[in-house]
Amino acid sequence: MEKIKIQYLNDTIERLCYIDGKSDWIDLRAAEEVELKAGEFRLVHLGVAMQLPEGYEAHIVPRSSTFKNFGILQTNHMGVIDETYCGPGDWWRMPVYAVRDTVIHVNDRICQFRLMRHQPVITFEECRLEGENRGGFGSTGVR
Ligand SMILES: O=c1ccn([C@H]2C[C@H](O)[C@@H](COP(=O)(O)OP(=O)(O)OP(=O)(O)O)O2)c(=O)[nH]1
Repeated sequence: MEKIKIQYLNDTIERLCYIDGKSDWIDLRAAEEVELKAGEFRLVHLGVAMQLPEGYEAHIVPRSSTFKNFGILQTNHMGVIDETYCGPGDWWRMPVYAVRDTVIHVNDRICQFRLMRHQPVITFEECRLEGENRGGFGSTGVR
């Protein structure tokens, strides 16, 4: 088990809940009412700041229902929260783009996160590659 130190923006934000069994991703909620017109961008406050356990980062993605419910796209596609993003003012935010007029209310669950271990320390060794080309971008066809 790992412990995450967490700070909430205020008492209104519902506390995060780890639900074992169904999905270990943890839902995150909007901490402010946000009204967006089609084509507008906003960094939506998620109401939490955390000190992640040593050796971890967090990844944020939308819930699968987020686009259907709110008409918003996460503009960075996947948010990466560094272990060093841990100060009292390091609030988590979700960058969103609205494709239609929409309203997000306080405590609406708009995205989810999980912890990921850091990758190993790596170095780059410059060379000429000698393996076989695999090919990509649909090289195996569509059927
Ligand atoms: O969806 C996100 C992505 C990032 N962050 C915070 C945590 C992260 O540690 C910090 C910086 O993110 P990143 O390194 O991806 O952004 P950058 O554009 O490279 O900014 P910086 O120059 O601050 O590193 O912003 C969020 O709150 N939400």
